[in-house]
Amino acid sequence: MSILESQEGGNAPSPRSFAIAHQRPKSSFVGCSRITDYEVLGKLGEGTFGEVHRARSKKTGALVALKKIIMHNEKDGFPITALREIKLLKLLSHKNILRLEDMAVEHPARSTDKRKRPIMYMVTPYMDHDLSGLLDNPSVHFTVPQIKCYMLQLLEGLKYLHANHILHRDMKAANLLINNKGILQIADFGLARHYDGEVPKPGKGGGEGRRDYTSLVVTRWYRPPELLLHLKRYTTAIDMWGVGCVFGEMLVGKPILAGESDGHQLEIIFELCGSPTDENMPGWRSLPGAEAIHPRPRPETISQRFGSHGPVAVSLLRELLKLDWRSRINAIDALQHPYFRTAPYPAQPGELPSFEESHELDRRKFHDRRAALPPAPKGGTVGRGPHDGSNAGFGGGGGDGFGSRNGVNGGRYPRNSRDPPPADGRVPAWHRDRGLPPRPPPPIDYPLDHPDGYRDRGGRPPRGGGGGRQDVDTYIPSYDRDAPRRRRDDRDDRRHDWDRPRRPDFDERARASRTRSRSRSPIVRDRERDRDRDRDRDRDMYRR
Ligand SMILES: Nc1ncnc2c1ncn2[C@@H]1O[C@H](COP(=O)(O)OP(=O)(O)OP(=O)(O)O)[C@@H](O)[C@H]1O
Repeated sequence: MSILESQEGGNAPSPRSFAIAHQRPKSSFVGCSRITDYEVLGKLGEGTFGEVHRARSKKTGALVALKKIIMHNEKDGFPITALREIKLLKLLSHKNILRLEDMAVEHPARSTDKRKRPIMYMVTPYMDHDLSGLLDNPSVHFTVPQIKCYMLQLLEGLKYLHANHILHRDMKAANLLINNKGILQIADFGLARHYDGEVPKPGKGGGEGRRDYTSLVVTRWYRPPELLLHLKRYTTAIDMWGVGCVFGEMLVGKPILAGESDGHQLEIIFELCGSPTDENMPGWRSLPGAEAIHPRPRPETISQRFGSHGPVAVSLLRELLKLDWRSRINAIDALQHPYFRTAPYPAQPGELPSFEESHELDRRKFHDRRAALPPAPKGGTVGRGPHDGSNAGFGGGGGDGFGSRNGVNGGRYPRNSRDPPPADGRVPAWHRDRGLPPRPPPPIDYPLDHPDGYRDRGGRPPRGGGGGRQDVDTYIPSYDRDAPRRRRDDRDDRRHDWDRPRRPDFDERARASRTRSRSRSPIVRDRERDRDRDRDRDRDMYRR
C-alpha cells in the first residue's frame, strides 16, 4: 500500500507512519551477512562515492553489487546519510527502484586492534550498466523505442517515489542502473529524503513546496535553475528537471548541460531554456541567488537544438526543462505524454539488446578503445558539429549542436571507424575529446548554512546552503573521467582486507605526524600546515 492510498488529501505522513504503512516483505531483506558470504569479483565504480564491487553470493550464486559505506570520521560513528539511504531502500519496493537485499559486514583481519571498526556494505542485485557508462560505450547506440522504454521506466520509478513523499535529489545518468534484461532502476538514495506537502496531482505540475530543505543537493549538471538560485522550499520538480537532462543526454549521447561552475550552469540553462522572466519563471527575482545575476534576454532554443528528434520529443523535453518549477510536468503527466503514444512506440524491456557491461571504471576501457581507433585523416568532419567544442556541447543554428549522429543518440563516439572520411578542417568524433569541461577548481569559500541532508562525503560539512556566490562550486559532478584520478588515500582511509595491506589508522597517522612536526622548524611546520589545509579543503569539496 502506498502512502498515497493511506492519506486523504495528500497530507504528508510522518517518516514513522510512512515506514509502518510501507513495509517491504520481510523475506526480501536478508539482514546482516558476513563479507565472506560473498566472493568479491572486481571493482565496478570508484570516485567521489568510494567503491562499489561486483560479487557473487556463495549461498545463492546470485551476482550482487557491494557498496561500501564510507566512514570518513569514524569517531562520529555510522554516517547518518548512509542510515537514511538504508532505511529508505529497505522500505521501497518497486520494479524500477534498486532493491537493498542485505547488509554485509567485513571484520578487520586483526581483531585485536580495537580501533579498527568493521566495514559495512550495502548489497544490491548486480546491474550490468549505469546509463552514463552505457552512453559512453562506443558500440552502444540507443534507438528511439529503447529511449522511450527507459524513459517510461524512469518515470514509473519516480512516480512511485514522489507518490510516497520521497525526493531523490540526485537524479543523473550515473544513478540509473540498467540490466541486460532491459530493466532500468533508480539507485543511490544517499541524498534522498522524505518530504512534507502534497504529492503530485495530474495536471498540477510540481505544485508549491511546504517547507525548506537544503539547496545543496543534485549534481551540478542535473541541477534545476531554482536550486541554483537557492530556492529552499522546493518540490518533486527538482527530480523532474534531472529527468529532462537525462532524456536530452539519451537523445544526443552526452550530458546536455555540463556547467563549469554554478554561475556557468545557470548561464547555459538560460541559453537553452531562455532567460527567466515573470512569465516563464514567476517569482524568480525574489530568489536569494537572483540578486547577483542580470541575465541578458535570450529566447528558448530547445527546438533548434533538439528539433532533429521530432516535435513530440521536443515537446516533452520542453515540459521537463521548464524554468517554472510549479508548472514543470510531473511524472504522472509525463507518462501520459504523446511522446510515448507516437510511433516508433516504446520497446518492451525484454526486446532490448544486451550490451557488454559498462560502469564507472569501464569508461577508462572505452576511452582506451577510442584511442586505439585509427587516427582521423587530417581535417575530418565525422560527428563534429559546428559548435561541438569544449563548452557543454551546444551548437547554435540547425540540428542539436552535439555533432552529427550515427543512430539516434550517436553516442559520445562514432559507430565505427569506417565512417565516411571527414572533410575540411574538423576533428573527427573518435578523435575529439568528450566536450565536457574539466573538473572545477576548489571553491574559494562555501556558502553559509546547511539545514539538513548534505551528503556525508567526509570532512566537515559545507558551510553553505543559500545565498552563495554564483561562481562558487557547490556540487561537483563525478564526470571528468579523463582528468587525473585523485589519490586513493585522499578519498577514504580504509582498506579492504582482501586486496590491500593494512594502512595505519587515523590515530596512528596523527601520532606519527605530531612526532614528525615536533622535530621540524617552525617554517617547515607552517608550510606543512598550509599544505594540509589545502588538501583537506580539496578533499572536502570532492566528497560533498
Ligand atoms: N547494483 C549495482 N550494480 C552494478 N553497478 C552498480 C550498482 N550499484 C552501483 N553501481 C555502480 O557504482 C556507481 C556508484 O554507485 P552509487 O551511485 O550508488 O554510489 P555513490 O557513492 O552514491 O556515487 P555518486 O558519488 O556517483 O553519487 C554507479 O554509477 C554504478 O556504476
